[in-house]
Amino acid sequence: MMLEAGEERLVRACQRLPKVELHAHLNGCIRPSLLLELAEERDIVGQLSLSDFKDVILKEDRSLEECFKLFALIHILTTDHGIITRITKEVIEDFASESVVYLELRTTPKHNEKVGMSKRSYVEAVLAGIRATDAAFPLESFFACEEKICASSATMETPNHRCDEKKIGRIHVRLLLSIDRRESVEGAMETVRLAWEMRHLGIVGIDLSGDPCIGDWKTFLPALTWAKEQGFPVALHCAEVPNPTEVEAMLAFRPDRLGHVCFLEDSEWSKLLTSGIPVEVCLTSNIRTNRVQSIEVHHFSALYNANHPVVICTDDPGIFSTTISREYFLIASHFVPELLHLSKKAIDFTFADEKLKKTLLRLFDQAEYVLDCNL
Ligand SMILES: CNc1ncnc2c1ncn2[C@@H]1O[C@H](COP(=O)(O)O)[C@@H](O)[C@H]1O
Ligand SMILES: [Zn+2]
Repeated sequence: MMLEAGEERLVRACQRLPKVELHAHLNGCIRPSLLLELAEERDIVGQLSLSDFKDVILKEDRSLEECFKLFALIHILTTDHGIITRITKEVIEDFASESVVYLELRTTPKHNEKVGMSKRSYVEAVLAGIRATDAAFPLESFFACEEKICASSATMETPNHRCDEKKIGRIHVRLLLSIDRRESVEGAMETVRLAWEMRHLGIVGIDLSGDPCIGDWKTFLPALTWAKEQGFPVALHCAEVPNPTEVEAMLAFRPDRLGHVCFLEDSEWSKLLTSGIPVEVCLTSNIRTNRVQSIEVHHFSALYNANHPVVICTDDPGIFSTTISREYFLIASHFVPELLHLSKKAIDFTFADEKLKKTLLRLFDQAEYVLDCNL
């Protein structure tokens, strides 16, 4: 599809824009090429027919139900320590190449005796992937410097400090552990306690996700309440399907962030706006899974026009063939041009510590100075 010159410029600006990603599922970010490679290997040993799997991977639109069928297949291919480490590394590199400067990845710790995997060893494999990454985002497009790169010359207070030579900046990565809606009370508690115990290793919070048509909020409430009592942040997938009772309970729980919120009745909508709980907006995911009919009627604009805190996210960029730059392009081309403001504001909704938030803000201030900000 040929883009107009103006659109080309907007696409490039969205690419260069420093961004924060707060809702991305590790196994939903896998490169389709890697999935096919893994399927091929299994096909050779007769464990799986590549032709069936290939159609499922390469399919464009898929219902929410098909998504979860695909995840079941993906988990067969990827539940192996070495592969999880490799996926993590590649996913971070992909986000860094999109000028993501701060990434909160989320993933569901898996228990698989056949491969000697416990929830803990799964998480350690993901952390090994984060440590193995020296992914950098291209700063040359916005000439910002990070303290550790230009400690000598950068007087961070003067954002108009310019770097002439090409600079790169290190992407900051943190992890949320996901409770899958299929889990038991004990399973949910095990995940939360593991996350809390490993918080000094970069685990910054808890996510509740999984097939919204199954599971009962009351099963997860004890673990989520325990997390909240420790002051550990919680993000909830909310209202991906109509479920007024659950939505009421989730809003009453007052999580730190909500994902999706596609099906809200009027009374819940006003409660959400009053709550001020930031919403992780995943445009392409919602449209591809028929949660929202089209981008024109997506609730992003109602949230934005009500001045409600929102953060633009990808959810599963590998599954929905999107990138965070493309999500920003959709926002700019359908709704609002103030992308830098939207992107910078997202720092407030991260689960990062105050020191890192300050570092990110300075990076954005410097980007603001040099970026062609009429996005
Ligand atoms: C499309 N909307 C969605 N709604 C709810 N949960 C979703 C999701 N997309 C992904 N996940 C959750 O993320 C898991 C895959 O990544 P991990 O194996 O955890 O890294 C899926 O199994 C599902 O539980
Ligand atoms: Zn999600």
